[in-house]
Amino acid sequence: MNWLENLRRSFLDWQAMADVLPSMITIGLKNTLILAAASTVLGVILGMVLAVMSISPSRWLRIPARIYTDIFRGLPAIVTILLIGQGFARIGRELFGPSPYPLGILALSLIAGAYIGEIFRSGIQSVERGQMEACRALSMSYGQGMRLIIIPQGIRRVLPALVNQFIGNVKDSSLVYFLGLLASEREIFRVGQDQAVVTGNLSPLLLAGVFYLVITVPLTHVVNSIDNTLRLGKHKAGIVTSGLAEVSELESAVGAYPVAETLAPAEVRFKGGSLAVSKLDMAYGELQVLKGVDLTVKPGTVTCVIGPSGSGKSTLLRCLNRLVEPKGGDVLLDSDSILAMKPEKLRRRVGMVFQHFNLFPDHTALENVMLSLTKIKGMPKHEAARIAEARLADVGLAARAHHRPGGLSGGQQQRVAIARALAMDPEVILFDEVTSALDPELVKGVLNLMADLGRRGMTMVIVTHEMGFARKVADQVVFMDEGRVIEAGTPVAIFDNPQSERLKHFLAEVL
Ligand SMILES: Nc1ncnc2c1ncn2[C@@H]1O[C@H](COP(=O)(O)OP(=O)(O)OP(=O)(O)O)[C@@H](O)[C@H]1O
Repeated sequence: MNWLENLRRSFLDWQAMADVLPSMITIGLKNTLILAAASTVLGVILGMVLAVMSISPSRWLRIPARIYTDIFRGLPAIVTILLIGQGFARIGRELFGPSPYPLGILALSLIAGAYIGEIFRSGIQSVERGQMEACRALSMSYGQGMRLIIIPQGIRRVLPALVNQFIGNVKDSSLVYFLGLLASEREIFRVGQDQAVVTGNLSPLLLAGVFYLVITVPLTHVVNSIDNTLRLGKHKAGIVTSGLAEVSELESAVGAYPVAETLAPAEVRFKGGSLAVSKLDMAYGELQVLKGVDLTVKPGTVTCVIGPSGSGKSTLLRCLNRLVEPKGGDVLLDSDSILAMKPEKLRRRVGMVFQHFNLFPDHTALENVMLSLTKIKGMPKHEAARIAEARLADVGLAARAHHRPGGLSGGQQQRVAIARALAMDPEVILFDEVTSALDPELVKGVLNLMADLGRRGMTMVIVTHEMGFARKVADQVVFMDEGRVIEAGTPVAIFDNPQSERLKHFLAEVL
Protein backbone atom coordinates (compact mmCIF):
# COMPACT_ATOMS: atom_id res chain seq x y z
CA MET A 1 0.00 0.00 0.00
CA ASN A 2 3.06 2.18 -0.14
CA TRP A 3 2.27 3.47 -3.62
CA LEU A 4 -1.21 4.49 -2.47
CA GLU A 5 0.28 6.52 0.33
CA ASN A 6 2.72 8.09 -2.17
CA LEU A 7 -0.11 9.05 -4.47
CA ARG A 8 -2.09 10.54 -1.61
CA ARG A 9 0.91 12.59 -0.51
CA SER A 10 1.55 13.79 -4.06
CA PHE A 11 -1.99 14.79 -4.95
CA LEU A 12 -4.07 15.01 -1.80
CA ASP A 13 -1.86 16.81 0.66
CA TRP A 14 -4.66 18.75 2.34
CA GLN A 15 -2.24 20.89 4.29
CA ALA A 16 -0.44 22.01 1.13
CA MET A 17 -3.78 22.80 -0.46
CA ALA A 18 -4.96 24.74 2.57
CA ASP A 19 -1.76 26.74 2.57
CA VAL A 20 -2.13 27.80 -1.06
CA LEU A 21 -5.89 28.35 -0.98
CA PRO A 22 -5.86 32.03 0.13
CA SER A 23 -3.43 33.14 -2.60
CA MET A 24 -5.20 30.90 -5.10
CA ILE A 25 -8.37 32.90 -4.49
CA THR A 26 -7.06 36.42 -3.90
CA ILE A 27 -4.31 36.36 -6.52
CA GLY A 28 -4.79 33.43 -8.92
CA LEU A 29 -8.56 33.41 -9.38
CA LYS A 30 -8.80 37.18 -9.54
CA ASN A 31 -6.06 37.48 -12.14
CA THR A 32 -7.25 34.57 -14.27
CA LEU A 33 -10.71 36.13 -14.42
CA ILE A 34 -9.24 39.53 -15.28
CA LEU A 35 -7.13 38.01 -18.07
CA ALA A 36 -9.99 35.96 -19.48
CA ALA A 37 -12.65 38.67 -19.21
CA ALA A 38 -10.47 41.47 -20.60
CA SER A 39 -9.28 39.38 -23.52
CA THR A 40 -12.82 38.20 -24.28
CA VAL A 41 -14.16 41.76 -24.29
CA LEU A 42 -11.32 43.01 -26.52
CA GLY A 43 -11.60 39.85 -28.62
CA VAL A 44 -15.33 40.47 -29.14
CA ILE A 45 -14.67 44.03 -30.33
CA LEU A 46 -11.84 42.91 -32.61
CA GLY A 47 -13.89 39.90 -33.78
CA MET A 48 -16.87 42.08 -34.71
CA VAL A 49 -14.64 44.36 -36.79
CA LEU A 50 -13.05 41.32 -38.49
CA ALA A 51 -16.47 39.74 -39.18
CA VAL A 52 -17.85 42.90 -40.77
CA MET A 53 -14.66 43.23 -42.82
CA SER A 54 -14.73 39.61 -43.94
CA ILE A 55 -18.28 39.82 -45.34
CA SER A 56 -17.78 43.25 -46.85
CA PRO A 57 -18.26 43.57 -50.61
CA SER A 58 -14.81 45.25 -50.79
CA ARG A 59 -11.88 42.89 -51.09
CA TRP A 60 -9.59 45.54 -49.58
CA LEU A 61 -11.41 44.81 -46.33
CA ARG A 62 -11.94 41.09 -46.90
CA ILE A 63 -8.34 40.17 -47.69
CA PRO A 64 -6.67 41.74 -44.60
CA ALA A 65 -9.34 40.17 -42.39
CA ARG A 66 -8.67 36.78 -43.98
CA ILE A 67 -4.88 37.08 -43.57
CA TYR A 68 -5.24 38.17 -39.94
CA THR A 69 -7.58 35.28 -39.15
CA ASP A 70 -5.39 32.71 -40.87
CA ILE A 71 -2.31 33.83 -38.94
CA PHE A 72 -3.74 34.16 -35.44
CA ARG A 73 -5.96 31.10 -35.70
CA GLY A 74 -3.19 29.02 -37.22
CA LEU A 75 -0.41 29.80 -34.72
CA PRO A 76 -0.33 27.85 -31.45
CA ALA A 77 -1.42 30.16 -28.61
CA ILE A 78 1.88 29.72 -26.84
CA VAL A 79 3.81 30.99 -29.87
CA THR A 80 1.69 34.16 -30.12
CA ILE A 81 1.95 34.78 -26.39
CA LEU A 82 5.72 34.41 -26.41
CA LEU A 83 6.20 36.49 -29.55
CA ILE A 84 4.03 39.31 -28.25
CA GLY A 85 5.17 39.04 -24.65
CA GLN A 86 8.87 38.92 -25.36
CA GLY A 87 9.02 40.74 -28.67
CA PHE A 88 7.24 43.75 -27.25
CA ALA A 89 8.63 43.42 -23.73
CA ARG A 90 10.54 46.70 -23.87
CA ILE A 91 7.72 48.76 -25.32
CA GLY A 92 5.40 47.07 -22.83
CA ARG A 93 7.63 48.00 -19.92
CA GLU A 94 7.87 51.60 -21.09
CA LEU A 95 4.13 51.91 -21.59
CA PHE A 96 2.76 49.82 -18.75
CA GLY A 97 5.60 49.50 -16.25
CA PRO A 98 6.77 46.11 -14.99
CA SER A 99 3.32 44.46 -15.22
CA PRO A 100 3.29 41.71 -17.85
CA TYR A 101 -0.51 41.69 -17.87
CA PRO A 102 -1.21 44.25 -20.60
CA LEU A 103 0.89 42.24 -23.05
CA GLY A 104 -0.70 39.00 -21.88
CA ILE A 105 -4.16 40.46 -22.40
CA LEU A 106 -3.10 41.83 -25.79
CA ALA A 107 -1.82 38.44 -26.94
CA LEU A 108 -4.89 36.58 -25.71
CA SER A 109 -7.18 39.19 -27.32
CA LEU A 110 -5.41 38.90 -30.67
CA ILE A 111 -5.90 35.13 -30.60
CA ALA A 112 -9.49 35.33 -29.34
CA GLY A 113 -10.32 38.02 -31.93
CA ALA A 114 -9.47 35.64 -34.77
CA TYR A 115 -11.76 32.92 -33.41
CA ILE A 116 -14.56 35.29 -32.38
CA GLY A 117 -14.41 36.96 -35.81
CA GLU A 118 -15.07 33.58 -37.42
CA ILE A 119 -17.87 32.85 -34.94
CA PHE A 120 -19.55 36.18 -35.73
CA ARG A 121 -19.04 35.77 -39.46
CA SER A 122 -20.69 32.37 -39.55
CA GLY A 123 -23.51 33.67 -37.32
CA ILE A 124 -24.15 36.64 -39.57
CA GLN A 125 -23.91 34.56 -42.73
CA SER A 126 -26.34 32.01 -41.32
CA VAL A 127 -29.08 34.67 -41.30
CA GLU A 128 -31.35 33.97 -44.28
CA ARG A 129 -30.77 36.13 -47.35
CA GLY A 130 -34.43 37.10 -47.30
CA GLN A 131 -33.85 39.09 -44.11
CA MET A 132 -31.59 41.57 -45.87
CA GLU A 133 -33.99 41.70 -48.83
CA ALA A 134 -36.81 42.56 -46.43
CA CYS A 135 -34.67 45.28 -44.84
CA ARG A 136 -33.90 46.79 -48.21
CA ALA A 137 -37.51 46.52 -49.36
CA LEU A 138 -38.43 48.49 -46.25
CA SER A 139 -36.02 51.16 -47.51
CA MET A 140 -33.21 50.51 -45.05
CA SER A 141 -29.66 51.00 -46.32
CA TYR A 142 -27.24 48.03 -46.26
CA GLY A 143 -25.67 49.46 -43.09
CA GLN A 144 -29.01 49.93 -41.34
CA GLY A 145 -30.11 46.42 -42.28
CA MET A 146 -26.87 45.01 -40.90
CA ARG A 147 -27.02 47.05 -37.70
CA LEU A 148 -30.71 46.69 -36.91
CA ILE A 149 -31.50 43.17 -38.08
CA ILE A 150 -28.72 40.97 -39.45
CA ILE A 151 -25.92 41.46 -36.89
CA PRO A 152 -28.19 41.21 -33.78
CA GLN A 153 -29.75 38.04 -35.21
CA GLY A 154 -26.32 36.61 -36.01
CA ILE A 155 -24.99 37.39 -32.53
CA ARG A 156 -27.97 35.77 -30.82
CA ARG A 157 -27.33 32.61 -32.80
CA VAL A 158 -23.68 32.39 -31.72
CA LEU A 159 -24.04 33.27 -28.03
CA PRO A 160 -23.24 29.69 -26.93
CA ALA A 161 -20.12 29.69 -29.09
CA LEU A 162 -19.03 32.98 -27.50
CA VAL A 163 -19.35 31.52 -24.02
CA ASN A 164 -17.20 28.64 -25.22
CA GLN A 165 -14.63 31.14 -26.38
CA PHE A 166 -14.59 32.67 -22.90
CA ILE A 167 -13.90 29.19 -21.49
CA GLY A 168 -11.05 28.89 -24.00
CA ASN A 169 -9.65 32.19 -22.76
CA VAL A 170 -9.82 31.05 -19.13
CA LYS A 171 -7.70 28.05 -20.07
CA ASP A 172 -5.33 29.92 -22.38
CA SER A 173 -4.71 32.49 -19.66
CA SER A 174 -2.61 29.82 -17.94
CA LEU A 175 -0.04 30.25 -20.72
CA VAL A 176 0.59 33.85 -19.81
CA TYR A 177 2.82 32.66 -16.96
CA PHE A 178 5.53 32.28 -19.59
CA LEU A 179 5.78 36.04 -19.61
CA GLY A 180 7.28 35.97 -16.15
CA LEU A 181 4.55 37.15 -13.83
CA LEU A 182 5.10 39.24 -10.73
CA ALA A 183 4.22 37.49 -7.47
CA SER A 184 1.25 39.79 -7.04
CA GLU A 185 -0.09 39.09 -10.52
CA ARG A 186 0.15 35.37 -10.97
CA GLU A 187 -2.78 33.50 -12.44
CA ILE A 188 -4.22 30.25 -11.04
CA PHE A 189 -1.78 27.92 -12.77
CA ARG A 190 1.31 29.84 -11.68
CA VAL A 191 0.17 30.10 -8.07
CA GLY A 192 -0.34 26.33 -8.04
CA GLN A 193 2.93 25.62 -9.77
CA ASP A 194 5.00 27.84 -7.46
CA GLN A 195 3.51 26.23 -4.40
CA ALA A 196 4.06 22.77 -5.88
CA VAL A 197 7.77 23.56 -6.10
CA VAL A 198 7.81 24.72 -2.47
CA THR A 199 5.96 21.70 -1.08
CA GLY A 200 7.52 19.17 -3.39
CA ASN A 201 4.14 17.68 -4.27
CA LEU A 202 1.43 18.24 -6.87
CA SER A 203 -1.49 18.97 -4.55
CA PRO A 204 -1.44 22.76 -5.16
CA LEU A 205 -1.51 22.09 -8.91
CA LEU A 206 -4.45 19.73 -8.45
CA LEU A 207 -6.20 22.50 -6.56
CA ALA A 208 -5.44 24.82 -9.48
CA GLY A 209 -7.10 22.27 -11.76
CA VAL A 210 -10.15 22.23 -9.50
CA PHE A 211 -10.32 26.03 -9.73
CA TYR A 212 -10.36 25.88 -13.53
CA LEU A 213 -13.16 23.35 -13.39
CA VAL A 214 -15.11 25.48 -10.92
CA ILE A 215 -15.04 28.29 -13.50
CA THR A 216 -15.53 26.30 -16.68
CA VAL A 217 -17.99 23.53 -15.76
CA PRO A 218 -20.84 25.86 -14.66
CA LEU A 219 -20.19 27.93 -17.79
CA THR A 220 -20.51 24.82 -19.93
CA HIS A 221 -23.93 24.29 -18.38
CA VAL A 222 -24.85 27.93 -18.97
CA VAL A 223 -23.94 27.41 -22.64
CA ASN A 224 -26.15 24.35 -22.85
CA SER A 225 -29.05 26.11 -21.23
CA ILE A 226 -28.67 29.18 -23.50
CA ASP A 227 -28.59 26.81 -26.42
CA ASN A 228 -31.75 25.04 -25.25
CA THR A 229 -33.62 28.27 -24.60
CA LEU A 230 -32.71 29.61 -28.00
CA ARG A 231 -33.88 26.45 -29.70
CA LEU A 232 -36.85 25.51 -27.55
CA GLY A 233 -37.88 29.14 -27.14
CA LYS A 234 -39.30 28.88 -30.62
CA HIS A 235 -41.46 25.91 -29.72
CA LYS A 236 -42.60 27.52 -26.51
CA ALA A 237 -43.69 30.58 -28.46
CA GLY A 238 -45.57 28.45 -30.96
CA ILE A 239 -49.30 28.15 -30.47
CA VAL A 240 -50.66 25.14 -32.20
CA THR A 241 -53.91 26.29 -33.72
CA SER A 242 -55.83 24.50 -36.38
CA GLY A 243 -55.69 26.18 -39.77
CA LEU A 244 -59.48 25.98 -39.82
CA ALA A 245 -59.73 27.79 -36.48
CA GLU A 246 -57.58 30.51 -38.01
CA VAL A 247 -59.91 30.78 -41.00
CA SER A 248 -62.92 31.32 -38.70
CA GLU A 249 -60.94 33.78 -36.60
CA LEU A 250 -60.07 35.76 -39.70
CA GLU A 251 -63.66 35.78 -40.90
CA SER A 252 -64.90 37.09 -37.58
CA ALA A 253 -62.13 39.70 -37.21
CA VAL A 254 -63.83 43.07 -37.01
CA GLY A 255 -62.65 45.36 -39.76
CA ALA A 256 -60.31 42.78 -41.21
CA TYR A 257 -61.64 43.29 -44.70
CA PRO A 258 -65.17 43.64 -46.00
CA VAL A 259 -66.65 40.50 -47.43
CA ALA A 260 -69.09 42.53 -49.48
CA GLU A 261 -67.91 43.75 -52.87
CA THR A 262 -68.90 47.33 -52.15
CA LEU A 263 -67.05 49.38 -49.61
CA ALA A 264 -68.47 51.27 -46.70
CA PRO A 265 -68.11 54.99 -47.47
CA ALA A 266 -65.86 55.46 -44.45
CA GLU A 267 -63.35 52.90 -45.79
CA VAL A 268 -59.96 54.48 -46.36
CA ARG A 269 -59.01 54.50 -50.02
CA PHE A 270 -55.40 54.28 -51.08
CA LYS A 271 -53.79 56.65 -53.49
CA GLY A 272 -52.24 54.17 -55.88
CA GLY A 273 -49.44 55.24 -58.20
CA SER A 274 -48.84 54.34 -61.84
CA LEU A 275 -45.99 52.41 -63.43
CA ALA A 276 -44.70 52.55 -66.98
CA VAL A 277 -42.08 49.95 -67.80
CA SER A 278 -40.29 50.37 -71.11
CA LYS A 279 -37.71 48.16 -72.82
CA LEU A 280 -36.53 46.77 -69.49
CA ASP A 281 -33.45 44.53 -69.69
CA MET A 282 -31.87 42.61 -66.86
CA ALA A 283 -29.15 39.94 -66.71
CA TYR A 284 -27.55 37.89 -63.96
CA GLY A 285 -24.00 37.81 -65.32
CA GLU A 286 -24.24 36.16 -68.73
CA LEU A 287 -27.83 35.02 -68.19
CA GLN A 288 -30.20 37.47 -69.91
CA VAL A 289 -33.37 37.24 -67.81
CA LEU A 290 -35.48 40.20 -68.98
CA LYS A 291 -35.43 41.09 -72.68
CA GLY A 292 -37.10 44.41 -73.41
CA VAL A 293 -40.16 44.21 -71.15
CA ASP A 294 -42.88 46.81 -71.77
CA LEU A 295 -45.74 47.16 -69.32
CA THR A 296 -48.20 49.82 -68.20
CA VAL A 297 -49.85 49.70 -64.78
CA LYS A 298 -52.58 52.27 -64.24
CA PRO A 299 -53.10 53.90 -60.83
CA GLY A 300 -55.22 51.86 -58.42
CA THR A 301 -55.25 48.71 -60.55
CA VAL A 302 -54.27 45.11 -59.94
CA THR A 303 -51.84 43.50 -62.39
CA CYS A 304 -51.23 39.77 -62.10
CA VAL A 305 -48.07 38.42 -63.73
CA ILE A 306 -48.27 34.76 -64.74
CA GLY A 307 -45.93 32.49 -66.66
CA PRO A 308 -43.80 29.36 -66.42
CA SER A 309 -41.04 28.92 -63.86
CA GLY A 310 -37.88 30.81 -64.78
CA SER A 311 -39.65 33.20 -67.17
CA GLY A 312 -38.38 36.24 -65.23
CA LYS A 313 -41.51 37.20 -63.26
CA SER A 314 -39.75 37.63 -59.90
CA THR A 315 -36.87 39.44 -61.56
CA LEU A 316 -39.29 41.90 -63.17
CA LEU A 317 -40.83 42.56 -59.76
CA ARG A 318 -37.40 43.03 -58.16
CA CYS A 319 -36.46 45.55 -60.84
CA LEU A 320 -39.52 47.62 -59.94
CA ASN A 321 -38.11 48.44 -56.49
CA ARG A 322 -34.48 47.99 -57.58
CA LEU A 323 -33.70 45.02 -55.37
CA VAL A 324 -31.89 44.10 -58.57
CA GLU A 325 -30.63 46.73 -60.98
CA PRO A 326 -31.95 46.74 -64.54
CA LYS A 327 -29.29 46.71 -67.27
CA GLY A 328 -31.33 48.79 -69.68
CA GLY A 329 -34.68 50.48 -70.28
CA ASP A 330 -36.58 52.51 -67.72
CA VAL A 331 -39.45 52.42 -65.25
CA LEU A 332 -41.53 55.50 -64.53
CA LEU A 333 -43.33 55.75 -61.21
CA ASP A 334 -45.93 58.49 -61.58
CA SER A 335 -43.80 59.84 -64.45
CA ASP A 336 -40.55 59.90 -62.40
CA SER A 337 -37.78 57.56 -63.52
CA ILE A 338 -37.05 55.12 -60.70
CA LEU A 339 -33.47 54.84 -61.95
CA ALA A 340 -32.92 58.50 -61.12
CA MET A 341 -34.19 58.07 -57.54
CA LYS A 342 -32.21 56.93 -54.53
CA PRO A 343 -33.24 53.26 -54.04
CA GLU A 344 -34.20 53.94 -50.39
CA LYS A 345 -36.52 56.72 -51.52
CA LEU A 346 -38.08 54.55 -54.21
CA ARG A 347 -38.75 51.76 -51.72
CA ARG A 348 -40.72 54.06 -49.45
CA ARG A 349 -43.14 54.43 -52.37
CA VAL A 350 -43.02 50.84 -53.62
CA GLY A 351 -43.53 48.18 -50.94
CA MET A 352 -42.92 44.46 -51.34
CA VAL A 353 -44.23 41.21 -49.85
CA PHE A 354 -42.22 38.01 -50.28
CA GLN A 355 -43.00 34.34 -50.76
CA HIS A 356 -41.32 33.39 -47.48
CA PHE A 357 -42.67 36.38 -45.52
CA ASN A 358 -39.18 37.42 -44.34
CA LEU A 359 -40.48 38.73 -41.04
CA PHE A 360 -37.84 39.59 -38.45
CA PRO A 361 -37.96 36.58 -36.08
CA ASP A 362 -36.66 38.41 -32.99
CA HIS A 363 -39.37 41.07 -33.22
CA THR A 364 -43.05 40.80 -32.37
CA ALA A 365 -45.66 41.34 -35.08
CA LEU A 366 -46.14 44.90 -33.83
CA GLU A 367 -42.39 45.59 -33.81
CA ASN A 368 -42.06 44.18 -37.31
CA VAL A 369 -44.63 46.69 -38.53
CA MET A 370 -43.27 49.56 -36.42
CA LEU A 371 -39.60 49.17 -37.27
CA SER A 372 -39.43 51.10 -40.52
CA LEU A 373 -41.75 53.78 -39.14
CA THR A 374 -39.41 54.55 -36.26
CA LYS A 375 -36.08 53.84 -37.95
CA ILE A 376 -36.76 55.05 -41.46
CA LYS A 377 -39.52 57.60 -41.11
CA GLY A 378 -38.20 58.74 -37.71
CA MET A 379 -41.64 58.67 -36.06
CA PRO A 380 -41.95 58.75 -32.28
CA LYS A 381 -42.61 55.29 -30.86
CA HIS A 382 -46.17 55.91 -29.65
CA GLU A 383 -47.24 57.25 -33.04
CA ALA A 384 -45.58 54.35 -34.87
CA ALA A 385 -47.29 51.90 -32.48
CA ARG A 386 -50.67 53.50 -33.16
CA ILE A 387 -50.23 53.15 -36.93
CA ALA A 388 -48.85 49.62 -36.62
CA GLU A 389 -51.79 48.54 -34.46
CA ALA A 390 -54.21 49.97 -37.03
CA ARG A 391 -52.45 48.13 -39.89
CA LEU A 392 -52.46 44.86 -37.91
CA ALA A 393 -56.18 45.38 -37.26
CA ASP A 394 -56.64 45.91 -41.03
CA VAL A 395 -55.22 42.44 -41.64
CA GLY A 396 -57.22 40.85 -38.82
CA LEU A 397 -54.30 40.41 -36.44
CA ALA A 398 -54.89 43.00 -33.71
CA ALA A 399 -55.07 40.21 -31.16
CA ARG A 400 -51.70 38.80 -32.19
CA ALA A 401 -49.71 42.03 -32.09
CA HIS A 402 -47.37 40.78 -29.38
CA HIS A 403 -46.62 37.39 -30.90
CA ARG A 404 -43.32 36.69 -32.57
CA PRO A 405 -43.38 35.21 -36.08
CA GLY A 406 -42.43 31.80 -34.67
CA GLY A 407 -45.74 31.81 -32.78
CA LEU A 408 -47.85 32.60 -35.85
CA SER A 409 -49.07 30.40 -38.69
CA GLY A 410 -47.78 30.97 -42.21
CA GLY A 411 -50.99 32.78 -43.16
CA GLN A 412 -50.76 35.04 -40.15
CA GLN A 413 -47.09 35.76 -40.85
CA GLN A 414 -47.92 36.70 -44.40
CA ARG A 415 -50.66 39.04 -43.20
CA VAL A 416 -48.17 40.68 -40.81
CA ALA A 417 -45.83 41.10 -43.79
CA ILE A 418 -48.64 42.80 -45.72
CA ALA A 419 -49.36 45.07 -42.72
CA ARG A 420 -45.63 45.88 -42.57
CA ALA A 421 -45.61 46.90 -46.24
CA LEU A 422 -48.83 48.93 -45.81
CA ALA A 423 -47.46 50.81 -42.80
CA MET A 424 -45.01 52.69 -45.03
CA ASP A 425 -48.00 54.10 -46.93
CA PRO A 426 -46.74 52.99 -50.36
CA GLU A 427 -48.28 53.90 -53.71
CA VAL A 428 -47.54 50.47 -55.16
CA ILE A 429 -47.14 47.06 -53.51
CA LEU A 430 -45.34 44.18 -55.21
CA PHE A 431 -46.37 40.64 -54.22
CA ASP A 432 -43.98 37.83 -55.12
CA GLU A 433 -45.81 34.48 -55.03
CA VAL A 434 -47.01 35.31 -51.56
CA THR A 435 -49.29 32.29 -51.15
CA SER A 436 -46.94 29.64 -52.55
CA ALA A 437 -45.52 28.73 -49.15
CA LEU A 438 -48.89 28.56 -47.37
CA ASP A 439 -51.01 25.61 -46.36
CA PRO A 440 -54.03 25.38 -48.68
CA GLU A 441 -56.66 26.42 -46.11
CA LEU A 442 -54.73 29.61 -45.33
CA VAL A 443 -54.33 30.77 -48.94
CA LYS A 444 -57.83 32.18 -49.24
CA GLY A 445 -57.44 34.52 -46.26
CA VAL A 446 -54.34 36.13 -47.75
CA LEU A 447 -55.86 36.34 -51.25
CA ASN A 448 -59.05 37.92 -49.87
CA LEU A 449 -56.99 40.48 -48.03
CA MET A 450 -55.12 41.32 -51.25
CA ALA A 451 -58.37 41.54 -53.18
CA ASP A 452 -59.60 43.99 -50.56
CA LEU A 453 -56.51 46.17 -50.96
CA GLY A 454 -57.13 46.18 -54.70
CA ARG A 455 -60.73 47.29 -54.21
CA ARG A 456 -59.51 50.08 -51.97
CA GLY A 457 -57.36 51.53 -54.73
CA MET A 458 -53.89 50.16 -54.01
CA THR A 459 -51.80 49.69 -57.14
CA MET A 460 -50.56 46.12 -57.00
CA VAL A 461 -48.31 43.99 -59.17
CA ILE A 462 -48.75 40.36 -58.19
CA VAL A 463 -46.68 37.42 -59.38
CA THR A 464 -48.95 34.46 -58.80
CA HIS A 465 -49.75 30.88 -59.70
CA GLU A 466 -53.34 31.36 -58.42
CA MET A 467 -55.16 31.53 -61.74
CA GLY A 468 -58.61 31.73 -60.11
CA PHE A 469 -57.50 34.77 -58.14
CA ALA A 470 -55.96 36.42 -61.22
CA ARG A 471 -59.15 35.88 -63.19
CA LYS A 472 -61.36 37.28 -60.42
CA VAL A 473 -59.32 40.17 -59.06
CA ALA A 474 -56.94 41.40 -61.76
CA ASP A 475 -57.63 44.40 -63.93
CA GLN A 476 -54.78 43.26 -66.14
CA VAL A 477 -53.09 39.88 -66.58
CA VAL A 478 -49.58 39.73 -68.02
CA PHE A 479 -48.19 36.48 -69.41
CA MET A 480 -44.40 36.23 -69.49
CA ASP A 481 -42.14 33.66 -71.03
CA GLU A 482 -38.35 33.62 -71.56
CA GLY A 483 -37.91 37.16 -70.26
CA ARG A 484 -40.56 38.76 -72.47
CA VAL A 485 -44.17 39.84 -72.09
CA ILE A 486 -45.92 37.59 -74.56
CA GLU A 487 -49.47 38.80 -73.95
CA ALA A 488 -51.15 41.34 -71.66
CA GLY A 489 -54.84 42.12 -71.34
CA THR A 490 -57.98 41.74 -69.26
CA PRO A 491 -58.54 38.42 -67.50
CA VAL A 492 -61.20 37.58 -70.07
CA ALA A 493 -58.83 38.26 -72.97
CA ILE A 494 -56.01 36.24 -71.41
CA PHE A 495 -57.91 33.28 -70.01
CA ASP A 496 -60.81 32.98 -72.48
CA ASN A 497 -59.24 34.24 -75.64
CA PRO A 498 -55.47 33.55 -75.61
CA GLN A 499 -53.75 34.49 -78.86
CA SER A 500 -50.28 32.99 -78.76
CA GLU A 501 -49.47 29.31 -78.86
CA ARG A 502 -47.27 29.69 -75.80
CA LEU A 503 -50.07 31.10 -73.65
CA LYS A 504 -52.49 28.44 -74.90
CA HIS A 505 -49.94 25.78 -74.04
CA PHE A 506 -49.30 27.31 -70.59
CA LEU A 507 -53.02 27.57 -69.75
CA ALA A 508 -53.56 24.00 -70.88
CA GLU A 509 -50.90 22.94 -68.35
CA VAL A 510 -52.08 24.97 -65.37
CA LEU A 511 -55.87 25.16 -65.63
N1 LIG B 1 -29.82 35.72 -58.04
C1 LIG B 1 -29.77 35.07 -59.21
N2 LIG B 1 -28.60 34.78 -59.77
C2 LIG B 1 -28.51 34.13 -60.94
N3 LIG B 1 -29.59 33.72 -61.64
C3 LIG B 1 -30.79 33.97 -61.14
C4 LIG B 1 -30.96 34.65 -59.88
N4 LIG B 1 -32.28 34.77 -59.62
C5 LIG B 1 -32.91 34.18 -60.66
N5 LIG B 1 -32.03 33.70 -61.56
C6 LIG B 1 -32.36 33.05 -62.84
O1 LIG B 1 -33.09 33.96 -63.60
C7 LIG B 1 -34.13 33.30 -64.30
C8 LIG B 1 -35.45 33.98 -64.00
O2 LIG B 1 -35.73 33.82 -62.61
P1 LIG B 1 -37.02 34.40 -61.93
O3 LIG B 1 -36.97 34.01 -60.50
O4 LIG B 1 -37.18 35.84 -62.27
O5 LIG B 1 -38.15 33.59 -62.69
P2 LIG B 1 -39.66 33.36 -62.27
O6 LIG B 1 -40.44 33.49 -63.51
O7 LIG B 1 -40.03 34.25 -61.15
O8 LIG B 1 -39.63 31.86 -61.83
P3 LIG B 1 -40.33 31.14 -60.58
O9 LIG B 1 -41.78 31.12 -60.87
O10 LIG B 1 -39.71 29.78 -60.60
O11 LIG B 1 -39.93 31.95 -59.38
C9 LIG B 1 -34.08 31.85 -63.90
O12 LIG B 1 -33.40 31.15 -64.90
C10 LIG B 1 -33.28 31.86 -62.62
O13 LIG B 1 -32.55 30.67 -62.49
